[in-house]
Order: sequence, then C-alpha cells, then structure tokens
Amino acid sequence: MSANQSPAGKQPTATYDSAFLRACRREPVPHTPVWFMRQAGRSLPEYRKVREGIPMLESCMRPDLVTEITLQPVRRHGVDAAIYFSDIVVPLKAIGIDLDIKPGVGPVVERPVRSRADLARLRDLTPEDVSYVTEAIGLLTRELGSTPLIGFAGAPFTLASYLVEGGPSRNHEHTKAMMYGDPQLWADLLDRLAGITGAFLKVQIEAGASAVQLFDSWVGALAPADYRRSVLPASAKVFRAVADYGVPRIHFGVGTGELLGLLGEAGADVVGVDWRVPLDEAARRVGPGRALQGNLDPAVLFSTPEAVQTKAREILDAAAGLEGHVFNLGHGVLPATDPDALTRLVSYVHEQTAR
Ligand SMILES: Cc1c2[nH]c(c1CCC(=O)O)Cc1[nH]c(c(CCC(=O)O)c1C)Cc1[nH]c(c(CCC(=O)O)c1C)Cc1[nH]c(c(C)c1CCC(=O)O)C2
Repeated sequence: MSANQSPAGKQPTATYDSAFLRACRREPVPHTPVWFMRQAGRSLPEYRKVREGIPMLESCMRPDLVTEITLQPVRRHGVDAAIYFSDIVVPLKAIGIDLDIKPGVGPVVERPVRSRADLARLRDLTPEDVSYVTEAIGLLTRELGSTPLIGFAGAPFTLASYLVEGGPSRNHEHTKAMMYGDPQLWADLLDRLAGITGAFLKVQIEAGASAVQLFDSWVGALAPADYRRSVLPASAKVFRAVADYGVPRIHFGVGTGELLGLLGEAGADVVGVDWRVPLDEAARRVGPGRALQGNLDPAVLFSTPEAVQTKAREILDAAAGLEGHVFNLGHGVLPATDPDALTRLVSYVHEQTAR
C-alpha cells in the first residue's frame, strides 16, 4: 500500500475521505452527500444525444460511452458520487442469456427460466465475460478524481423475477409460484444468481469501484417471513462475497418498509429507504450500526422549487439524529424530470448541511 492509498482497496486517500464514503462509514462529514439513483439517463439531454441510435445493452458494452454517460450527472449536478452506467441484466447477458432491454418496457427474456433444465443455462460469470466493465472503470476512476464510483448489481430476487416472468411483472406470479411450489429449485436458482452477482460486484471493486449497491427493486412484494426464508440467504451470500474488500455495501428495494431490518441483516452497511417510511422511523427499524440512504419521492421533483425544498428539509430533519445519512431519492430519477430541479436540490442539501 503506497502512502496516498487508503486502507480499504485501491482508491486514493482523497476518495476514501470523500463525504459520501465517510457517511457510509458513519463518520463525521463536511456536508450531507447527495447522489441520485438513475442520475445518468433520459432526464439529461446530453445523455439522449450520445445514446441516439445505440441500443441500451450495446451502450453498456462500450467503455468510451459508459465513461461519458457516467460522468454526465457528476459534471452537471455536482453530486457526491458517480454510479457506474450499466443495467442489472448486463451480467446475465454476459453469460449468454438471450435477453434484451426494450425501450419503455425494460428487460425482456426470450426463454424464461422455469425448470431445472433451464437452470443449466445460468453458468458462472468470469471477469473475461465483462472485460469492458474493467476497462470502463479504469477509464472512469482516472477521470473522477476524488469522486467515488458506486458499482452495482441486481439482487437475486429481482433478477429471478425478470428471468422467471420473462419480463417486467406487477404481481410476480410465476416467480412466487416457483418460490412456494418448488422451494428447492427456487433456492438453487437464487444461489446460482448470488454467485453470478457476487462475481460481478468483485470485478467492479477490483477495477476501482469504491462502494457497491445491491438493487433488490421488487422485493417489497414479499412478506418478511418469506423474505427471511427464501431470499435473505442468497442476498447475504452476495454481501459475504465482497465483505473482505471493506468497501461500503448499500442494499436498496422499493416498498420495503416491513423489510428494512432484514435488508440490513442480510449484510448491508447502508440501507436504502423509499419515501414511504420517514428516516427516523427507518432508523428504528434498521437498528444501530448501519447508515441510511434516501428518501425523497422522485415525483416531488415535478413540483415547485419551494415544495422540493420543503420536502428535502423534512428529510434532513428526520435524518438529524442518524449515525450516517446519504441523501438520495426513494427510487430512480423519472425520465421526464427537469434536470435543473436535480441540480438545485444538490446545492440545497449541501448548503443546508455545511458544517
Ligand atoms: C429494476 C432495474 C432495471 N435496471 C436497474 C434496476 C434497478 C434500479 C431500479 O429499481 O430502478 C438498474 C439500472 N439501470 C440503469 C442504471 C444506471 C445507473 C444510474 O443509476 O444512473 C441502473 C442503476 C440504466 C438504465 N436502464 C434502462 C434505462 C433506459 C433505457 C434507455 O435509456 O434507452 C437506463 C438508462 C432500462 C431499464 N432496465 C430496467 C428497467 C425497469 C428499465 C426501464 C425501461 C424503460 O422505461 O425504458 C431494469
């Protein structure tokens, strides 16, 4: 380890000491750090311009494009962290699953995974399968300076939902049918996905990501007892796979009010909270020893600047007693959001919390 490198991983000391990583570690911060889920993407005209004519999955495999798109919201909004531009289905595509991302729809899988024979198509992921990720993160960390890069992956349940349903689903009926009807097949599927996801996060950390977020976007569809029995073991395996790197591990899902304690228990250092539970109440549910991330309703950004400030202030007040707080939305930036509303929100949180 050289003098300007931190104890945890490869990042320079200035990155290690950034407000975002300090908040994740529940250390004192110069201001509350801010980033937004889906901060790169359709809300930005510069994104729409560089993506013109290039399919989503193809753009994820081009390191030059990934680097540019990841940097766009950092330049424009002055957020405290970058999130690697990709999608949760990229590692599945990389191991040969026949899927595509359809504009306005989301990931669609040609042949859904419904049987034990289908499971054989889910092979392990090697770093060579995603060499473009290693290359892009190398380019990115050089450009980002002291701004940390967040790597991410989809959690086993949310990935399983796309694979088993064959596409986006409101009720997850085929997924739950397998979970309740063939618990051994379900456990084997989630365990296989946990291996792929863990390997994918390792690639990102080895390449220079300073934190990772596990997106279990749709797990709020489950009751706590079912989550604990049928999902938590797989998500815990993902978190264990990257525990030794010492980089913060963030765990996020939507509609997870009843699951917040378990999301922490699965092995997260930071629990992401949507807008349905105030952060002080979320802290009681999560318990001590973990930071929280959230939780402005992304739809609030369509309101007046004054209303956005009022709601942001409420969140900062609810977060006042927390051990660590990373300001974020309660889910991703909506595509029609005015980007200036996001820039104003970053400045507001920074001003209000400057110490
Ligand atoms: C569930 C999920 C997916 N993908 C993702 C999740 C978890 C986060 C969440 O809950 O929102 C994760 C994701 N997908 C994307 C990012 C980019 C990084 C960032 O946050 O800036 C991240 C973190 C890019 C993307 N992923 C996608 C886009 C839009 C495609 C485009 O711009 O053409 C982007 C920018 C496609 C996608 N991919 C997925 C959906 C639902 C969609 C939207 C479909 C649509 O409305 O067109 C699956």
